[in-house]
Amino acid sequence: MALTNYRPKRAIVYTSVTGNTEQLAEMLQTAMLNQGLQSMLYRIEDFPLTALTSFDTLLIGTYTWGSGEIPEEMRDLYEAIERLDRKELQTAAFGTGDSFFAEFCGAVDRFRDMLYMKTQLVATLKVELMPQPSDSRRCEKLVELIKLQGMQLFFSEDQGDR
Ligand SMILES: Cc1cc2nc3c(=O)[nH]c(=O)nc-3n(C[C@H](O)[C@H](O)[C@H](O)COP(=O)(O)O)c2cc1C
Repeated sequence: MALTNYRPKRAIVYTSVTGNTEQLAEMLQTAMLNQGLQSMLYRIEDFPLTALTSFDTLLIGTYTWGSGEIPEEMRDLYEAIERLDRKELQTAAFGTGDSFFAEFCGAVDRFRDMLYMKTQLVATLKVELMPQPSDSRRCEKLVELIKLQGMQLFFSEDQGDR
């Protein structure tokens, strides 16, 4: 990658039924903006899956269903990333769940395990039900890691070009 005005393409993609994960996704977008990182915010239904390869960073947000299951609407994204197998893709998994259930945020764990194998997984974030104002600090932390690791990726690729 040359030293250019190359702009990484970042997206936050999420699913949410009762609004908890949506709130967390919005908190993350605010944290991204606070740290100067532009990102698109998509509900999974609106995410352009066919353009997956054009993204540099994906933050993936999900609630958990059944017994620790990934919701149906997130499965295509899960499988597409698994097939893509692109280690340069920077990712994070986040979500909300209810610790009443045996597998708290199990869907986040399932995404995490796959993303760790197939992409450059940076961080995960789990929140109990509705995000609280104190969770914004955790969002800021996650974004700090995205930023830091993004710089490392940039410089290592830049070195590789020489
Ligand atoms: C039928 C059902 C099954 C659930 N199973 C789990 C589960 O296994 N683990 C968990 O952490 N939360 C579970 N939850 C809780 C939801 O993941 C949680 O309420 C979440 O915050 C909903 O997110 P949303 O508001 O973005 O839709 C379940 C909820 C329902 C209704």
